[in-house]
Amino acid sequence: MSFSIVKEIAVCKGKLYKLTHESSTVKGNMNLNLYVPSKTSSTKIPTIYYLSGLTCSPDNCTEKGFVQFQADKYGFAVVYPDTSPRNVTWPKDVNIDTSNWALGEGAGFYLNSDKFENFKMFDYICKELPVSLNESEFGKTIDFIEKKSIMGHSMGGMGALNFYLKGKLNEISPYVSCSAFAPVANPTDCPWGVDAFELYFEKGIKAGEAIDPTLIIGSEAFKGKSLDILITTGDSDPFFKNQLRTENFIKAVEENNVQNVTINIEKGFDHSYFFVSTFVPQHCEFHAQKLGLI
Ligand SMILES: N[C@@H](CCC(=O)N[C@@H](CS)C(=O)NCC(=O)O)C(=O)O
Repeated sequence: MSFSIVKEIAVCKGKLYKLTHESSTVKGNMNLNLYVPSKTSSTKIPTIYYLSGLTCSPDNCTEKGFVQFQADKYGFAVVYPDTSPRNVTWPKDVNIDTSNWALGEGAGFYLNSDKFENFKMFDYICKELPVSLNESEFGKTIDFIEKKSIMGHSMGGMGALNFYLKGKLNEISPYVSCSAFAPVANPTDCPWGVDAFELYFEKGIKAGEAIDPTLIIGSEAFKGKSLDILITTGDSDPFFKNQLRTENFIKAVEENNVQNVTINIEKGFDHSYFFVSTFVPQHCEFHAQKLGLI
């Protein structure tokens, strides 16, 4: 599936491509941003996928995350996908509150809905997008499929953890490392997750259990396993207590004796891109190390 370049913008030392393409997975047009770093390499340039949170388009992190400086420093490409299909036509019998920014457009929760054919963000991100990007030309040899890591914010942090953990279970093509800013860590136990699962799945929360990072990391398959995960959450995040459930994730990691999962609760930080951008350098250094760039 080919991409149209909507805009090519000089950013830092590299190039930002604003792209659009027709997705066969979500059955509609999808926008995304791609940053190609300045670094030249004899080997393929690795990729970090950045999954955004509720209400975001590909532009939020592109404009406010300052990831591009790090991409130049270490030599990785960055893919910023959208957070849901767009211009969705809801079936008449679906009673969706379109004023609720935590459901529907901008709130795809990186899952495969069994109720709405467009809401297949899981397959879109981990299957269609890497393959499509790999078939395209962006001036440099980039590895979108094998040498890849993933990071995300809030709902996107939940997505990043899920993709990474599913990769470890060999259910999908694996990611080298995973990091998350203020992830929605236990979605079956918070209002955002419960509402989303009730909307997107026939079996509601029960089906959501399969994509709940706390339940997955706490499962038998991860007992005593060593992973490459870094999580940062601010203790002044207004969603900390009610939505993120960081403490449940920590408990699952500890009780299951999972190794090399670093979780930093940072004093005074909120949920915004002031928080995200503050810790972007640290997260990128972590990924660069795991990707063998330093
Ligand atoms: N009031 C916020 C609530 C949603 C929110 O905080 N979203 C986070 C992710 S969960 C975000 O990244 N918002 C966009 C931004 O800060 O640029 C909004 O409508 O943007």
